[in-house]
Amino acid sequence: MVAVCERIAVIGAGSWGSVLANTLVLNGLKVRIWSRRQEQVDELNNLHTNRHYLADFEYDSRLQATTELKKVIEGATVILLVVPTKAIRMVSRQIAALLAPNDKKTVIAHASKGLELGTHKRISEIIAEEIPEDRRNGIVALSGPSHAEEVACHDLTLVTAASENQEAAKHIQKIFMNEYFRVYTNSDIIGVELGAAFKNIIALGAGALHGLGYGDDAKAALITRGLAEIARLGVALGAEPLTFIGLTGVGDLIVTCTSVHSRNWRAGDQLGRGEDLKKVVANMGMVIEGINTTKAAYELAQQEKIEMPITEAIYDVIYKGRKIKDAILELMKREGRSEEETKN
Ligand SMILES: NC(=O)C1=CN([C@@H]2O[C@H](COP(=O)(O)OP(=O)(O)OC[C@H]3O[C@@H](n4cnc5c(N)ncnc54)[C@H](O)[C@@H]3O)[C@@H](O)[C@H]2O)C=CC1
Ligand SMILES: O=C(CO)COP(=O)(O)O
Repeated sequence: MVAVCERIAVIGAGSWGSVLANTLVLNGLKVRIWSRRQEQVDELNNLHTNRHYLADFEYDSRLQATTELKKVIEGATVILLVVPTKAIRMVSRQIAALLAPNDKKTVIAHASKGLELGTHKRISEIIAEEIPEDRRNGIVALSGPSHAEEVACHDLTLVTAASENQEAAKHIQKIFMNEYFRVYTNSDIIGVELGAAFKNIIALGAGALHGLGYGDDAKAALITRGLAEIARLGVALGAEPLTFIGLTGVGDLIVTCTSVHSRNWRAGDQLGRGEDLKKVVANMGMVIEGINTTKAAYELAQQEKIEMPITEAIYDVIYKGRKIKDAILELMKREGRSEEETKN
């Protein structure tokens, strides 16, 4: 049983952070959520809405929002980071300054999906660098096929809490589990975080295929061959191969490549319809993690000498202005291969 007096800090009040926070409130926990914007805090506290991120949803009135980071993390047993990947380092650094040395009682968890540009680091690696080990009790990644829009209305969702520290992972499992939100644990945090980051690249491609009018065969092929190359790079980077056929691998790949809720899929769809990338990003008004992750994965693949033809094609489209149809044609005209040879 979750201790009812337990206090949780959620850092980031976008669509995912706010819905995860609301889920914890409904599970009986005391939750404070941090946003850097006062008008968003006022809206959450007074109207119990967050319209820019989730239209037509009313949050539980017990959810308390504030712009004061110190107030949010004070007395929290869990600090859950749900900001875009590019903000993780800065936010972690601010949190570290507020945590006491030699006080290892706070579990640091995150539910973000991406890799840091430049360093190519996973999110738990960034957190580990910024929050000294003596100020935390484990780092957990909460990940899996889960859209805020569906969790908000209590649709069935299954995710994974991954950590090298299984006690910390079990703690996150315990506070989140309810009749519509089921949480597994996993010790392969490398595989879980890499699957989460890389699936967004393939989702951009799946959206583009849709925007261009291609059908289900093309979508199935992209998901399958996408999974093969994600796993290839993931294993080279230290992940367990089986993790990629779990919730945070193929599970998240399926949902992100097939759901209209996915911002990555929607961005790809608009690109496929001929929209300009800058306009797509500006109009989304929410993070499209796959854009930065495509660059990070492309560079990692070069560094590790791993063949990732789909990622390379998407990189060429996003970063070199290549026409999507030309990139697809080149993929299709690649020399014939054995599926057995390319699955490794
Ligand atoms: N929306 C969803 O259904 C899911 C999202 N995720 C992941 O969760 C992470 C956050 O996603 P969303 O909540 O959807 O994003 P969002 O775009 O809806 O919200 C992001 C939030 O972070 C804040 N933010 C942006 N830049 C910041 C910065 N530099 N410093 C501090 N705060 C900043 C924004 O003001 C906003 O409150 C992403 O990595 C995403 O991939 C994971 C699973 C599901
Ligand atoms: O990670 C997600 C679903 O599991 C959310 O995907 P998007 O960021 O593309 O909306």
